[in-house]
Amino acid sequence: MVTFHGTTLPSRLMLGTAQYPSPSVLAEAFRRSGAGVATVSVRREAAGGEAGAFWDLVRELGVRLLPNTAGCHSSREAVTTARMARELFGTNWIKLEVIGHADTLQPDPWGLVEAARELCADGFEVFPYTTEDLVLAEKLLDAGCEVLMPWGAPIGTGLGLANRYGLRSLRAQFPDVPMVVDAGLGRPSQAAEAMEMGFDAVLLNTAVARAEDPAAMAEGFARAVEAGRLGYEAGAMEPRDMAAPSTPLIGKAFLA
Ligand SMILES: CC(=O)[C@@H](O)[C@H](O)COP(=O)(O)O
Repeated sequence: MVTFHGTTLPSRLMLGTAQYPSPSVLAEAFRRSGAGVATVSVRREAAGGEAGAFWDLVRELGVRLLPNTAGCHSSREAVTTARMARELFGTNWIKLEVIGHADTLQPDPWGLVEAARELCADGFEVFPYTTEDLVLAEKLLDAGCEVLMPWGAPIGTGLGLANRYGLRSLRAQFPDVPMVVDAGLGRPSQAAEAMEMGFDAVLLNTAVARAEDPAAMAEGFARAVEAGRLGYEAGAMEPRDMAAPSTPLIGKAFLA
């Protein structure tokens, strides 16, 4: 269980709702994952024409909805989209994406902070999609964000944790801020690694939706997230350079 903005969720896995081969595969993937949160792109789906049916489907998943501003390239666009999402889904939760770079889909730091400040002041509970940049993290917290969503790697790449040093530093600098590693995860082992680092949850989409068997992959991620969290809570040993015998010498046979 994990708590964000005062809401306790049954799982540390959050899943996206795009790119599945069919609505029934999407529903089965959610069922097998036990995911506590579904994120849904307001702009993308609104442009699709069958938005109503799709939104009914995600509402029926029975999980907490986290609308997102995917596809927004300015703070103005993101704020407008967030307000539309609040009306559509009746939630103050918003995953804030303000894309700043066409190739990497890297967030625009200035636009992100500006939109976060406006939305927090307007009563939203903002989950900002950010990089591992420490200064940007500080500015987002100053703007009123209580949760951060650093990227693992650029969206849709499946590269895993591209900057481990940066992510470890971010986790260490803000130990009390709930953080979700979002985007770029391609394999369950990468999700486990993020959880072992002490992140509170992971959010992913492409790796499950584009797997040969999305429902099985969703379950694989769910197990990895649990294993990684357990490993973190159990307190892992420190790695060391020199060998240390793991078999005790006491009781060893004495040869004359
Ligand atoms: C669905 C969503 O919100 C994406 O923008 C998210 O960042 C997931 O990225 P991946 O598809 O790389 O998992």
